[in-house]
Amino acid sequence: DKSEPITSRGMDIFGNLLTFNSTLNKETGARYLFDNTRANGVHTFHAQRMPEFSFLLLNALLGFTGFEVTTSSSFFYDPAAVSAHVNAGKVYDYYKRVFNRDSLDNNGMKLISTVHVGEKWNNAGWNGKQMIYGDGDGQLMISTSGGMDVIGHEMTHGVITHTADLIYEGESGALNESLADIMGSFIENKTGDDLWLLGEDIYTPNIPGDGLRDMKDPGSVPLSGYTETGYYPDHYNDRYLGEKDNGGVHINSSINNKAAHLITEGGTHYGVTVNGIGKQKAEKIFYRTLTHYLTASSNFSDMRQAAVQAARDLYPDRNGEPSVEVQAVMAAYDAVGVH
Ligand SMILES: Cc1cccc(C(=O)O)c1OC(=O)C1CC1
Ligand SMILES: [Ca+2]
Ligand SMILES: [Zn+2]
Repeated sequence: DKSEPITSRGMDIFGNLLTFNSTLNKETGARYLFDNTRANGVHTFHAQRMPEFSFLLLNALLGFTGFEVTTSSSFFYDPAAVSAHVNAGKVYDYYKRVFNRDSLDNNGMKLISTVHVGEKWNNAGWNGKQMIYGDGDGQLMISTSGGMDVIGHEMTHGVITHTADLIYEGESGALNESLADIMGSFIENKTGDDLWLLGEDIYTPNIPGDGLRDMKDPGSVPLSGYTETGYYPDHYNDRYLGEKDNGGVHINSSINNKAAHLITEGGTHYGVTVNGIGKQKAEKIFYRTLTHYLTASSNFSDMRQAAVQAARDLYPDRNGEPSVEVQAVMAAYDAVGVH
């Protein structure tokens, strides 16, 4: 075989000089962003900024994943591709280390990412088969593959596809979005309030400290991105009931996101006090909830019951009393009005 693994270097979108796994074609000397040391490969492509609808069409019809990112030296010159490639490897490593999950399907499936999708596209996504990243317009967003939480979010959409496969609309869609936010944030693993911001590294480069969403204080972020007035809800009674955003999948995810924040850090919300149990326990509860109890049509009430059951499995009742972990889950869903 003419190809062999080789380490290469390159800069990510923030100018960090990184070393990572790639593949060398011994005959031509060309290198590719194919890391064949993880699962059946972490392969990164680019779409040459072709319109996103044409990329998505070619991908759906022909399985087109874009063009190979290559270099004739030991250095890769596409920062968006380097960011996507390195971050995808880190997300693979997280799921393997924390949950012993081998890739998105737990069966070593190849992880395919394509960058430079669309023209100044302020988006990132999971199209059911692979991760895709836009470059942003430079004002609202920069290359979305630069966000560790963004990549964790997109790849968790992939985990969700291969587990509960939550229907991407209405309440099940909001749970899909929320679990992607929760795992993406935990994978990025920042400290303090930054732990709870989504996309902050690639969002509004000229405005510090903001993000697409805020799990700790959802109501601090306006819904302008959905041409709606108002702010993200932090209580079930304030959930969005309109048609936009697939029936509010990003908008209403903030209700479950707030529950996740309370379970992890604790706090008093609408007069309900929750004693937090920390990230290590919270991530186990949410992963077990997703992989053992949620189904495609689960709604918010199902989510509460599933999370309580997952917490009870992991942290059983003591002397007939719910554990502090189970109590935290119950109180958090009480606090956001989900029963
Ligand atoms: C940036 C962006 C735009 C549209 C959809 C998504 C999506 O994947 O739902 C998206 O990615 C995120 O929300 C990441 C977590 C910040
Ligand atoms: Ca973040
Ligand atoms: Zn999403």
